[in-house]
Amino acid sequence: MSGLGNRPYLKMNGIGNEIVVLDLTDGSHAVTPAEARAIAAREPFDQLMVLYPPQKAETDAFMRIFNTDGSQSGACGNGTRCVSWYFMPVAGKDRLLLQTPTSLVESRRAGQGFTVDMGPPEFEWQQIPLARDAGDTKAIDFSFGPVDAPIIQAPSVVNMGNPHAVFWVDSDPADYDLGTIGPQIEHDPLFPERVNISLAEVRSRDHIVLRVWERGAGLTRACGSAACATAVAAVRLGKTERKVRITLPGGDLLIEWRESDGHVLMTGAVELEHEGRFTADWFADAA
Ligand SMILES: N[C@@H](CCC[C@H](N)C(=O)O)C(=O)O
Repeated sequence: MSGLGNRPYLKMNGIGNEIVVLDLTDGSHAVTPAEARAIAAREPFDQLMVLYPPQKAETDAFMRIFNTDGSQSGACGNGTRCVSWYFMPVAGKDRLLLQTPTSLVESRRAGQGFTVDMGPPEFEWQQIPLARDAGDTKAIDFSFGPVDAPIIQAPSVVNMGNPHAVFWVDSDPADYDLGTIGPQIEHDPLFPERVNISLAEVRSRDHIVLRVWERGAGLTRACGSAACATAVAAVRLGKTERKVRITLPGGDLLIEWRESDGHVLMTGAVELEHEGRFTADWFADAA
């Protein structure tokens, strides 16, 4: 019998990235992957953000992030902004320090939205991770499509607390069939923990258009950690400045790869769509 029956939750979005926020800081239950999938079947989400009691003295909560398929991620920028909208008033703070299984993320209010410090990126092939050394992580030895005429190739790979492959394209990313391309690359053996796939078109030194196939969630209208990974990769390749506007199907994010400490900051809006309450029948098959 699931301990989630009759629990309240929030359905939100971060510029169109569909998020469910669940507060379990009373420590009364631990969500399983099967329960996450059961929730997604009734209240569709890209990510389920679950708050638990803090595990470190200086943090405000421990946060687990579930994708639609029940897999877990170490980072979710849009979801962290949604959590901030809910939890800052609960905690009586305008700054939160949240721990995930892979990262510490700090969130602060910023106008009508929030700025999340996603921490520093990682670039070593073992940190992405890749199954083997595939060369310079600014442009690895990987291509998709016919050998003599690849559709996309030479992605930049970055870990933002989760793994990302950013492919640079010369036209609108919407011109590509990412719904077909995405799952094939997501499950490629080069990526032992799978990977989030971005198609990025650089429009100017401070503007990129992005479309994302998310690991464990599929095509989403926005992905914050992908926007961070793309901005960092663009700077590494000399394509943009360190402050860049990323336009996704759901809206814009402002990203800065801060020179002073190498941290990546993301600023954007959030929206509350509705409040809901689980019922026990949602979890009848989630044993
Ligand atoms: N949409 C999120 C990313 C969520 C996790 C990703 N699908 C993964 O599995 O790494 C974001 O806004 O960062």
